[in-house]
Amino acid sequence: MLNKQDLLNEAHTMLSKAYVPYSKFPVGAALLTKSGKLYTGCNIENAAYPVSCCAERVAIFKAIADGEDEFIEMAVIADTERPVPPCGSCRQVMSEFFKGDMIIHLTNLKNEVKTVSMNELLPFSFQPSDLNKN
Ligand SMILES: O=c1ccn([C@H]2C[C@H](O)[C@@H](CO)O2)c(=O)[nH]1
Ligand SMILES: [Zn+2]
Repeated sequence: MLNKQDLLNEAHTMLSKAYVPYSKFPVGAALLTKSGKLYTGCNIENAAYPVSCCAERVAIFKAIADGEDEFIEMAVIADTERPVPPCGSCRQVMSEFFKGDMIIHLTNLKNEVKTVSMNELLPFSFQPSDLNKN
């Protein structure tokens, strides 16, 4: 059974896989499913800058494409002064697939870890249910 430290280690390993010729800012992510499977991600940039994809979304999209839909824990790491805060786009994607009590560990290379729930990361988020007025 994978624990928090395993997740943090897997996310750290992904820093070396990041494709970041433009920002030179590698980010790593690791996502644990309820069934115990691990999906990893790194940021992948593009010469057309906005086409780039963050590490968090790469991990989530890999898992969704593999048929997974129940997640319990995620770790994200970057070389930041404070534990790395996910961008707004990733928070929205996370809120589509993660329950409110999903655990997300944000960390940096100084081993500072800030653990937040999905609800704390993006309160009052636009949800699929908001599309249905009736
Ligand atoms: O939480 C974050 C924040 C940024 N990035 C990426 C996007 C871009 O490739 C680079 C600089 O913003 O870092 C992530 O992958 N995750
Ligand atoms: Zn992002």
